[in-house]
Order: sequence, then C-alpha cells, then structure tokens
Amino acid sequence: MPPYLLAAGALIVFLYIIKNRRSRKLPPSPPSLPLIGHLHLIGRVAHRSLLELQVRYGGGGGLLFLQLGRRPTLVVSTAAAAADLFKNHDLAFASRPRSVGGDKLMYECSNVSFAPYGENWRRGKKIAVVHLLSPRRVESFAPVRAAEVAALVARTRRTAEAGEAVELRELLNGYANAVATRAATGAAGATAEKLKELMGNSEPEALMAGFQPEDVLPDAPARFVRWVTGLNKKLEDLVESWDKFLSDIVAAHKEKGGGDAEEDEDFLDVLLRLREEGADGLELTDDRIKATVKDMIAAATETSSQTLEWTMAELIANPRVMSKLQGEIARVVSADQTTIAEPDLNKMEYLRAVFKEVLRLHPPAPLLVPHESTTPAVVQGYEIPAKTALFVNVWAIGRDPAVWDAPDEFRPERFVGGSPSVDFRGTDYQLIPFGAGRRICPGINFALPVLELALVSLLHHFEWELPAGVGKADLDVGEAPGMTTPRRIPLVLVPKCRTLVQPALQ
Ligand code: HEM
Repeated sequence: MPPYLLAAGALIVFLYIIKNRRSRKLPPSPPSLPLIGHLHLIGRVAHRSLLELQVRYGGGGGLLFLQLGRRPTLVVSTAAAAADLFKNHDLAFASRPRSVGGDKLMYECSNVSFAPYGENWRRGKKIAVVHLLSPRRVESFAPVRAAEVAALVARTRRTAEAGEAVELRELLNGYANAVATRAATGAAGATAEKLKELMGNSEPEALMAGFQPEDVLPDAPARFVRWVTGLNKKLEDLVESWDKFLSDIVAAHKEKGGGDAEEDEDFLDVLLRLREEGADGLELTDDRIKATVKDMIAAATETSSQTLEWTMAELIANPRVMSKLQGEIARVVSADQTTIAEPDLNKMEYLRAVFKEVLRLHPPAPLLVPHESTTPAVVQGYEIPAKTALFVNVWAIGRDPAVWDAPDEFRPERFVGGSPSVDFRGTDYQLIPFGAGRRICPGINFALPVLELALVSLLHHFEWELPAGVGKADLDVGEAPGMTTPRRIPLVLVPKCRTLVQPALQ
C-alpha cells in the first residue's frame, strides 16, 4: 500500500478517536501527557496519589477518570460514589483486566480472583463459597487454627524468655501462612516450609504490582521489553517452581485417594472429590485445581498477617484501646486458661470493633483487586466506555470526612453500640475492606477467627512494649508500595510473659 494512503488511514483513525473522546462526557481528569497519559502522576503508594488527585482535580461526585498508559481507568474515592457504583453498576464492572502476570502465575487466570467475568468465574466462585469457605468448612479447620496459634504463642514465649525483641511480620506471616497452607493442602512440616519459601519470594508482587510494559506499549513491543529486561525469565522461573510444588501436592493427594470424612478434608481433597462427582458444570482440570489452591493460599496469607501487624501497631500507639481490649479479654478468659475457646470470641464486642477500625484505616487491598467494565455504563451522568479499569479506593473511602467523624483517629468505639452497627460485609459502603457486590471476598468467615484467635492469644499471654529507644512517634511509618499495603517498616516489639502456662502444641 502506498505510504500516503497509510498516513491518511492513520489520520482518519486518530481523528475518529479524538472525536469520540471529545463527544463522550467523561468524569473529571487531570492534564495528561502523550502516550503515558496520567501514569507519571501515580507515586509509589498508589492509593495516596489517587486521593491527592481526587482532591485536586475530582469533582464532588467522588469520580476521577485517568488514562493510565493504554488503560482508561475510573477511580472511585468516596463512600457515596462507591454506593452508587455497587448498587447500580456492579454487573457492568464485574470483570478483571487481564495481565501477563495473572495469565502466567494463575494458569490463564483460571483462579477465582483474576478470572474474567463469565460462566467459569461464576462456577469457580460458587465452589469457593459453597464448598471451600462455607461456615461448616471453616469450623472444621478449628483444630488447625488451635495448633497454629499454639505454635505462635510458643515461638513468642521463647523470644520473651530470652528477653529479645520480635519482628511481628515474620511471626504473623508464618502463622497466617501455616493456617492457609494446612487448610488448603493439609501440608505441614517440610512441604509447608517450601510453600513459605515460595510465598516469601517477593517476585510475584514485583512482577504483578505496579505498572507493566503492556500498560504503555502494544503487545509485541511489550513482549520485547519483557524479554530484554529479563522480566520474562523471572516470571517463567517462578511459574515453574510453583507448578512443580503444586503438581507434587496434587499427585500426593491423588495417591492417597479420597475417602476422608468430609469434615477432615482440605481444599484439595474437596476439589478432587468435586471433580469425581462432576462439579456444578465446571471442568476441574488439574490446572484449575492448582490455580484455585494457590489463589486461596495467596489471598489468605498477606491480607491476614498485614491486618494483624497493623493491629498490634495501632494498639501500641493507643494504650487506652490496648488496655480496654485486654480488660475485655480478661473478663472472658480466666488468667490461668492456656487456650482460647473460639466460641468465647463471640463474647468480645470490642475485639470485633478493633478489627473494623484497623481495616477502615489499613485495608490490605487499598484499591481492591482492579475491576474492568465489560459494557459501556452511565455513572452519575458520565459515559464510561467498556473495557475501563476500575479502582475503588477503599483506603480513601475509610477516611472520607463526609461519613467518618475524626477520620484519622483510631477509635474503635465508633463501631460499638449503634443499631445496626456498621459492618464490613459489603452493604455499608463506607467500610468495604473486603469489597462489595459480585466480586466481594468469599474468605471473610475464614479470616475472622484466624485474626481474632491470634490477637486474643497474643494479648492474653503477653504484654507488649516498644524496644528501648523507639518512641510512639516512630510507629507512624505509612505503607510500602504494592498490591497489598504492609507497613513500610516492619514492626518490632518486645513481648513479656503474662502467663506461665504453655498451650499444648499439636
Ligand atoms: C483480612 C483478610 C482479607 C481481606 C481484607 C480480603 C480482601 C479482599 C478484597 C479487597 C478482595 C477483592 C474484592 C474486589 O475485587 O472487589 C478479595 C477477593 C478475594 N478474596 Fe479476600 N480478603 C481477605 C482474606 C481472604 C481469605 C482468608 C480468603 C480465602 C481463604 C480470601 C479469598 C479471596 C478470593 C478467592 C477473592 C476473589 C473474589 C472474586 O474475584 O470474585 N480472602 N479479598
């Protein structure tokens, strides 16, 4: 084709795109640059940058429209805008943007978290809700939680007796990971250690978080950049190690065969049994089973351990809240009691309020997991095109001054009393650390006893202090960048034994 025809064709396409963009009514947007759009405006901690942009450029409707490289993106930053979105447009935005990392690390996105909206996601999610994370199944893992919390207390006691300080992140991550791993695969000992090593590898975060070559470049040059920078190789290596690990566990489960009583099954047993039974129309291939198991472990570990780390930091920074919570625990658990009975957790109203307040201020997924629209939608009168990514800034929503009194203060009392009190299960849009609507987290019932049992045990058995020379002012450190938001600097505290007895290790 002659070059002048090519040039004319390109010009027509360009003018068409410009015309379409101009004629469409989009939400407010900051000035942008060619090619990268607004990418340069996003700092290392994305949810903070997005709130700053909202304050500076967004209108009163809590919406902002950004062009992040090639990706049109809608950002929702207020409780009112989130309520409108989840009540009226949930279906339109129920998909996920595809990513190279998600495709490779999660077997073509055949896990629940990254699956595009459609029949496979619907059936996979149903399996998660009905078979893996139902209240009855969660209850069946009580012995796993009891054993792992006993190990957590034993580890802490050794540190306390040696008069040493402990890095909470490592301790809590080990605990959360052990519970998730045992529930998902039954693995303990060496297998669990290997899994911890794979999880501890920070590469998946680095390879999937932040902006990727595909965000700016068309597919072919993006692949070239991945190849030249070694990103591809790192990703392939990681995929291979994970796959070998998961394949070995699946093989071991197949060899063992089914036949466990249902209450003794781990997730992998359940998935293999459902395959035998012809589960709900979803073809449970080995890859899908591996993706599901990996999804559950990944979704359960960082979220829970980060929440616990932030909780301990807030309690140390707020001694009034710490002593009130210790008082509540002392009223329910007698001083010589070695283990905490899970039903007793339901008697601790303030405990639940503390976790709500921590998740309001420090949601582990501050922008949820990105959604994507599958159809055009008119939101607050703005015309949002199909294939627009959606970030719901739950970190900003938790601090929205229109709905929260003194939003930056750590005050669990705001959740005590009140009828009905604000909950985090996806219907009170000012508090949605687990998301809302179709994509809401199915793991809330799994997460709560894991969090509550650990915190109550750590406060029942130990007093906690800052190491010598560290002041409360040093606790305010902000978040590290990434898809989840651990503290930028790990929390280090000194435990002192309050009880002499050691809970039985199982
Ligand atoms: C403190 C603990 C947790 C928090 C704060 C949390 C938060 C979230 C959030 C924000 C999402 C995304 C919602 C959205 O995109 O709209 C999500 C999705 C998900 N979570 Fe959790 N989560 C936690 C624990 C767990 C646990 C323990 C499990 C499983 C054992 C789990 C499994 C999942 C799955 C499978 C999804 C994907 C749902 C979908 O795409 O439909 N999560 N979680």
